[in-house]
Amino acid sequence: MTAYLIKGVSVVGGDPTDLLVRDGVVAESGPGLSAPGATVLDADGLVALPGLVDLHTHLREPGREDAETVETGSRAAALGGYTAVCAMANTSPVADTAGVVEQVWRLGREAGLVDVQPIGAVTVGLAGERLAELGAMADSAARVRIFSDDGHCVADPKLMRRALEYVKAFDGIIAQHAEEPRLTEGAQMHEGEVSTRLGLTGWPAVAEEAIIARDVLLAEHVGSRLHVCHVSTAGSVEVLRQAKARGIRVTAEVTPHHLLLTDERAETYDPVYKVNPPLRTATDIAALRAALVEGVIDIVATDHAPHAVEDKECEWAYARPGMLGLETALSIALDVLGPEWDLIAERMSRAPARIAGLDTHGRNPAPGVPANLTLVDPSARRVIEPADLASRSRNTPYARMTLPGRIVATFLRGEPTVLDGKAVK
Ligand SMILES: NC(=O)N[C@@H](CC(=O)O)C(=O)O
Ligand SMILES: [Zn+2]
Ligand SMILES: [Zn+2]
Repeated sequence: MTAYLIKGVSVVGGDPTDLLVRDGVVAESGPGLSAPGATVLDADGLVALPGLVDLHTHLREPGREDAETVETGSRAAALGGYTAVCAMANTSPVADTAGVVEQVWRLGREAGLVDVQPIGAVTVGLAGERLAELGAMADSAARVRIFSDDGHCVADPKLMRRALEYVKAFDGIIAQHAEEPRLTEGAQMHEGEVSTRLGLTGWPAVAEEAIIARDVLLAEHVGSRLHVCHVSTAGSVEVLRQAKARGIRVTAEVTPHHLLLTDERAETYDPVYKVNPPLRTATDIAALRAALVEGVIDIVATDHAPHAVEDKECEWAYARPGMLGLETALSIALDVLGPEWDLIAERMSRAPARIAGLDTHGRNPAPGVPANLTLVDPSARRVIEPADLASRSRNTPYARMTLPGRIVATFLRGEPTVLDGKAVK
């Protein structure tokens, strides 16, 4: 196994130092290290972060390998600075059995570019009718701890309660896609001034907020852990703030796109901007940013949602919702938060690793720590070219935008997955 001597790097924003990566761990750190035989990486001006951890990724395998595979999604993740991703269950077949989650987990191991941690479905076939085999998925080789019907809301309150009760036995989490389905029938975009002007059916903020309010109370009642996916409204932030103040065990994520893009994008009628929950208003964005800084929102999660060309390049009403995220998330975080490295490391690596229970991830690079880390060039600026992305799909909302920051290298257990900004396999 090759050793790597990373010279002159700022670890999470600190003074320049050297890191020696050997035998899967950070073996030594300190200025002026030497290590005969090690490959030297000049990291002058670069920042080392703990490898990013994504709690919300759609890898599309099995079933839609034309949109993404575990391998292509893993490569996109590594290029985005990630060392672990949690793969959502809305595949075909749905990841609602031990067999399917083990298949995804094994494909992740074979690709070897990031750790792929499968998420299991809450209900059989995501149909919202009866609980899936949660215990069998937890006991499987994939050791599932997070369950979600993402793409669908677990709308039935009794089923939601039973799911929360069930996973409590092994400290599992239910990750909810908060969308009251009766309030979003036929919805095409955020309900507000822009939807009225465009004549498109609206997806009101209350459809999200009502479910979050219900679920935090259910989580309090049964004493279980709830995670709220892709929080998108100022009202949701207020519900979460109150729940946390009451000591309810709830965590929440926001996506990069909900931190940056508004519903005005729909004026273009370009379905690349169609997503669930929909892009909201500038007021919502301001509340989400403040909540992320404050910690009312715990993490940034990408909701990387690749879609094939025929599912996106069509009329708005027929297009599938969802956008790519893995290869641009750090740049958006840098743009939105500025070079607040400790905050970025906390919200994009340490906190998501803690929530998911991935204990070899989410640790600042230091002697003895598993070498899951990424090197960022904060001064680089790059123009996003969809054709250059490693994802098999092209539905990025940032096409031709100039974004700050570039991932120079990523290491998974001491082995580079990205070097010189390129995937090594
Ligand atoms: N976010 C989306 O708009 N789409 C996701 C599902 C989801 O996250 O709800 C997808 O699977 O495509
Ligand atoms: Zn969702
Ligand atoms: Zn999703």
